[in-house]
Amino acid sequence: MNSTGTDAPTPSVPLPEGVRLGETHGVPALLVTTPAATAELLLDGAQLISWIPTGEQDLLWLSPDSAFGEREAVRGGIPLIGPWFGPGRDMAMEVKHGWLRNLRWDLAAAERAGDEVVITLATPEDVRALSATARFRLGAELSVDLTITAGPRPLELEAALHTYLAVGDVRRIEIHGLEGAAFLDNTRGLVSDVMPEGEPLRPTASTDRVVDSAAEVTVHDTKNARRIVSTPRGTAKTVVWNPWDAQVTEMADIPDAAWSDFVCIEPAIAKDGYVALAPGDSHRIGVTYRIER
Ligand SMILES: O=P(O)(O)OC[C@H]1O[C@@H](O)[C@H](O)[C@@H](O)[C@@H]1O
Repeated sequence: MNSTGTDAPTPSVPLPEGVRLGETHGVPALLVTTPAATAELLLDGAQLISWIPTGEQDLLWLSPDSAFGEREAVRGGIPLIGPWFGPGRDMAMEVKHGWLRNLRWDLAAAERAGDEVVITLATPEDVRALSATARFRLGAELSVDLTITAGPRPLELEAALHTYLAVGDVRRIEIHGLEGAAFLDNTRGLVSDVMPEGEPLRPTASTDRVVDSAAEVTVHDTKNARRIVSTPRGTAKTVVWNPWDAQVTEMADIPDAAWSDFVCIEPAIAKDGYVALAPGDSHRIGVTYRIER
């Protein structure tokens, strides 16, 4: 942790015991310490970059080469993606993965219930195309819920919780729960394919799949001897991504040797799983994580 808190900004709402507004990596963040967990939540992108339930290693991977600061896309943790995914459904959007992750969000509420802390961040009022809240329930389990409300125009919404799960070695994981599901393979020009029946996905090469499933996914991390259970809600797809050893060399914010340290499992509404919102209508996507030994 790189927190100082010396010139900490003043919180806009009262903070409960165990939560403070300070700094990490030179940017403002909510810093959580309770008997159940520690966590770091950036105002930039409403991006959770660390959640460590007591006695565990971090759920989340954060690149040591990530950029930080207003409008930067932080590499790791849980980037909030929207209002489109990747280049958008028409493949024409210049800002990849939308702009939610490039906003500095406002602190809207922070509460404590026992050892759990619930923090809500909101998009700034001058953002008019949509409004959004991101709610983080931080305890022995982690829940993240992103609610997006269309502004004055209809919105064909894509969104994702682009979670970077920390794993011991991506070559030694099994991804359970997506067996037999159809997917679009983004390593092969979005060709349609089907996940094998009856066996988990064991990544062996660059993997970039938009899987037609909103099922619970369990990642068996052999090297760390733990299982990560990801339970989504309000989603239609699950994106599975790891760049592997060649694509990573094109990415300035991931050390070449670090590609095996994470896998992205992303609950999403994307491609034909988008949600059409009338002006003022909302949709919520969410996920709960637990770690099992
Ligand atoms: O580099 P970015 O914009 O954060 O995207 C990382 C990856 O995010 C994944 O969700 C996409 O499926 C990949 O195609 C993409 O490469």
